[in-house]
Amino acid sequence: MNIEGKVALVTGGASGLGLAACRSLIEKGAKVAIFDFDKANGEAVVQELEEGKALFVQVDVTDEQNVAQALETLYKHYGDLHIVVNCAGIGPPGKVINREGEPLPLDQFKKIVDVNLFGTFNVLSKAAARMAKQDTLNDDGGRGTIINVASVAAFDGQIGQPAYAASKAGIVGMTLPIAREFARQGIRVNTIAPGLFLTPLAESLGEDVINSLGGSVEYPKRLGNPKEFAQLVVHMAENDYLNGEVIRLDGAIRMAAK
Ligand SMILES: CCCCCCCCCCCCCC(=O)CC(=O)SCCNC(=O)CCNC(=O)[C@H](O)C(C)(C)COP(=O)(O)OP(=O)(O)OC[C@H]1O[C@@H](n2cnc3c(N)ncnc32)[C@H](O)[C@@H]1OP(=O)(O)O
Ligand SMILES: NC(=O)C1=CN([C@@H]2O[C@H](COP(=O)(O)OP(=O)(O)OC[C@H]3O[C@@H](n4cnc5c(N)ncnc54)[C@H](O)[C@@H]3O)[C@@H](O)[C@H]2O)C=CC1
Repeated sequence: MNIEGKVALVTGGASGLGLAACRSLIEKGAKVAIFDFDKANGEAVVQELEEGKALFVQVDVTDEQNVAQALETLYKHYGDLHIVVNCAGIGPPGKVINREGEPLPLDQFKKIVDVNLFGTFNVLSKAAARMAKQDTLNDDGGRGTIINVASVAAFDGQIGQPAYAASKAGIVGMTLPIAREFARQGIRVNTIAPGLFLTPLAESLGEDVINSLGGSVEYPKRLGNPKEFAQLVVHMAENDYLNGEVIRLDGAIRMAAK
């Protein structure tokens, strides 16, 4: 798909990987709608992005009505939607049994799965239902593309990541069945599984964890730059033959137990 002039929805676009994706999509000529929980960051980001190329809507991706209303706002503003990037996510760690021998409260597990997995499904399902009614864009009958964000934790989850890893493994697991279903609508579905990228979320791990994980990257021996994530987002949007795939973007890291 030629991104020039297209409309992209980026959840979690007010920070980190989502913001990097917004910047790169705009550089390629797209317009973006940022759905993010963080109103202050969202409004600030729209001010710094190219004028007229970014819309911010405060959204909780876990809220069905909120997402549906926000899509109405997007369609009123832009008229169409071609690219959906599901970046919104959280990751607070928690072991199954903590040092005091207490089991992880179910609510903590549910919250992470709610935002990361259910929030991703909530947005992609409602967005795709609208996209399916749009005119086709090319000779393949394409109407757009959905790009989800999992994590290497879906495959090499560390101690303390049962909820986070489960939420991301769920995103990996639903990629192919949804791509298979959306073939008739001409909507491609792919997922990126990033390693460790230097963003506010990763910084919350603390310097020791970040340095240890950075040192365990095979090559390049460093954390990923959010621009490198955004490069893959742009490619996934542009490459009409890429569909139903999960791509690790991680410098060949295979995370240790902790
Ligand atoms: C408020 C903080 C917010 C943080 C937010 C973090 C967000 C992270 C999201 C990730 C960002 C996106 C990154 C991504 O998607 C890619 C990745 O996944 S990168 C990998 C990220 N890794 C993690 O998130 C790791 C998470 N785990 C932890 O941080 C720790 O395991 C945890 C804090 C949950 C628990 O640590 P701790 O309590 O120190 O337990 P340890 O198991 O590490 O043990 C340390 C030490 O303590 C003793 N001990 C522990 N449990 C017991 C016990 N039950 N009985 C007795 N003693 C115990 C023991 O001596 C341990 O020492 P060792 O000799 O080292 O075992
Ligand atoms: N930073 C990293 O190393 C990695 C990040 N990821 C994933 O990439 C995605 C983005 O992560 P980062 O950019 O690092 O995090 P970040 O914390 O910088 O950005 C996440 C954004 O999502 C928003 N958000 C959180 N909950 C929301 C909700 N319920 N509704 C709407 N917006 C919400 C936050 O306000 C924030 O702006 C997450 O899904 C994360 O799990 C995956 C692997 C590695």
